[in-house]
Amino acid sequence: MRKGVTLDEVPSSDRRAGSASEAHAVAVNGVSHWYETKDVRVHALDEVDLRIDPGEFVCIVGASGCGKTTLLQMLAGFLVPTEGEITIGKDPITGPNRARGVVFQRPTLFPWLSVAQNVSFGPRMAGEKKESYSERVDNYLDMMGLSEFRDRAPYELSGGMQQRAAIARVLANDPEVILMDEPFGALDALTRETLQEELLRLWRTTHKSIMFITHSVEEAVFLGTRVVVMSPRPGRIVHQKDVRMDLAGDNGEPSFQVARANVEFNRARQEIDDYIHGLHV
Ligand SMILES: Nc1ncnc2c1ncn2[C@@H]1O[C@H](COP(=O)(O)OP(=O)(O)OP(=O)(O)O)[C@@H](O)[C@H]1O
Repeated sequence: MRKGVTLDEVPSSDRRAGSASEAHAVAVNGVSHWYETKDVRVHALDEVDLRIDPGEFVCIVGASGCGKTTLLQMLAGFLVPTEGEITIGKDPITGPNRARGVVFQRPTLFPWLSVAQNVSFGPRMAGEKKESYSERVDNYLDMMGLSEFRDRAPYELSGGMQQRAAIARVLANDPEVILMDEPFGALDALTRETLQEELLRLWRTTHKSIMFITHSVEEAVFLGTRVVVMSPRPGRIVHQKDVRMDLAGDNGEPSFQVARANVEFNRARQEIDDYIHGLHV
């Protein structure tokens, strides 16, 4: 995939992951949010406008407490904005829905179910027949390298494997959008890099839209097609940067080793870092 070009310059058929239709575009329009507690009113978000096109991988970065999770919870339908509206296609988001899968920092697997039962949980709860979901579940277990652990209990898996199972569980619902809130934040550096590379492969295969929250600018530039920078609270979008670049290693897959030696990658990191720290005017 070419790098260093804007989304507008690239025909949609040539995007790093690009398919689907306008029907699944996410639009955040003029969203502001205040948390009201007994004695305080916290202004968390201020007039946020954001669009996520089908197949995009959008990373959100910003200082702690700037409202990243608040925004993600609204996209998930867990929280209603005080002002503004969020739509998918033409429909406003009015509550949680399988079409929007959430992966949290800590994997939230059911401890009493096996890995495969966890992954098939959504389709089973939705009343899907086994014939309809079993191939999909097997496929995602395989993609996440969990086939041979399918009958194990979650506690028998490492943290990285549990997070893989949590991702497979979301994918088994065949969501249009995957919302990830620092999903690799609790993992050791090596596991984190492996999962980042796996997530990129998975995203390119599945063509899902992803919104990914992280504190790591390096992670955002490596994974994303676009990085969105939020200001300190109340969170506003202060910068957006297209960060698609060719970071493929010898095996043709994006690699951190290649990224770290890439001038454009490091320049993008620096620019985003400067915006986070308010050094850009
Ligand atoms: N339920 C709540 N009640 C009151 N204030 C809240 C609530 N949830 C979040 N806040 C406040 O809203 C602001 C934004 O919080 P949010 O968790 O969205 O930020 P964040 O950017 O995700 O932070 P972090 O990077 O540390 O996870 C913070 O000041 C936080 O204290």
